[in-house]
Amino acid sequence: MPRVRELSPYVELHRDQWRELRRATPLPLTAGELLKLRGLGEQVDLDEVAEVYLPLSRLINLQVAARQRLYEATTTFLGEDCRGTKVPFVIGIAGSVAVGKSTTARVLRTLLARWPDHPRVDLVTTDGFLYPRQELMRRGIMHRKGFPESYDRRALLRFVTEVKSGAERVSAPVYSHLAYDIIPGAENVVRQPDILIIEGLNVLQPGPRLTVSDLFDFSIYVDAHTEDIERWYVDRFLELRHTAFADPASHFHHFAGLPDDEARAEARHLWHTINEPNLVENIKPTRPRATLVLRKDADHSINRVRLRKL
Ligand SMILES: Nc1ncnc2c1ncn2[C@@H]1O[C@H](COP(=O)(O)OP(=O)(O)O)[C@@H](O)[C@H]1O
Ligand SMILES: CC(C)(COP(=O)(O)O)[C@@H](O)C(=O)NCCC(=O)O
Repeated sequence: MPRVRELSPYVELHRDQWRELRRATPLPLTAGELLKLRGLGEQVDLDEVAEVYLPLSRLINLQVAARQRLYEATTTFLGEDCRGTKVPFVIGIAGSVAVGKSTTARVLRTLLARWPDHPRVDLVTTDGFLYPRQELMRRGIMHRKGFPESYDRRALLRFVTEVKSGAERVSAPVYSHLAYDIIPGAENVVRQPDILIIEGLNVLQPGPRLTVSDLFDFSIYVDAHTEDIERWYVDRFLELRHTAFADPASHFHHFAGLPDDEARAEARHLWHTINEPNLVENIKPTRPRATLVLRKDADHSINRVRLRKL
């Protein structure tokens, strides 16, 4: 009798098993380049790139080719000629605030772009699809920033649909952490990439209608214990006082001069009233939907990987 565990659609691998799956994939990144991709407080080093991200880039490379063959099967069925048509492969990256999604997205983008078969990799973060501050206020949801209802989900779905449909030029709005708002008129332009990465808290949300996650060819959930993420959030907040908050233009400039204990209390308040509830109610429940879960330990290192095999 097979054990129930063996019937699971997932396979769990420790880092030392996962790293073997790199096979002969070369490491196309230097320590200097990696430093530029690393977000505030993140620890990723070249060992982690080699042992975690290179096997992942190999898996995605194989899946890009397979997805193209599937697309060709459908066009053959429809009697259409799809020669020369490539459909962008779309990857979603989800996870809590402060878990390190943006570093994962940037490292993956750089590695994937170094494969000769898909050099054009674009990265878009969903914060550009947050409603502008005025609209959030009109809806009375300023304190719900990052919750599913704070995004223009229709615009996000339209954006990804247009990119997948092969549109020559598609643009996304741009969010500024500094202004704590959408930048009027700013655009993030995407022009027929081979791969599009969409990174954001709630990208794996299901919905009653078609949602952006239905258009993903691969998805990643960056995971860690909630208490570790809270600590990373608070530590980053303390650090931001000396960097982003120090800018007089920053929405959070009034926090720049706070002593440690008051800043810590402020960060904890933001965590417990906004980001933790969003993690528990909305983000974490989407984890089973991800193709791949990267599990981080308390020191930020990725030590376990769960892959959906079926
Ligand atoms: N208030 C802020 N001011 C400036 N930069 C910020 C602020 N909050 C977050 N960031 C930066 O924005 C990026 C995304 O952060 P976040 O949404 O928490 O996702 P993650 O930590 O999972 O990448 C990170 O690089 C972070 O350092
Ligand atoms: C901008 C964010 C909603 C994240 O956006 P994402 O790109 O993940 O959709 C988040 O980083 C944020 O600012 N949350 C508000 C609460 C806080 O400042 O911690």
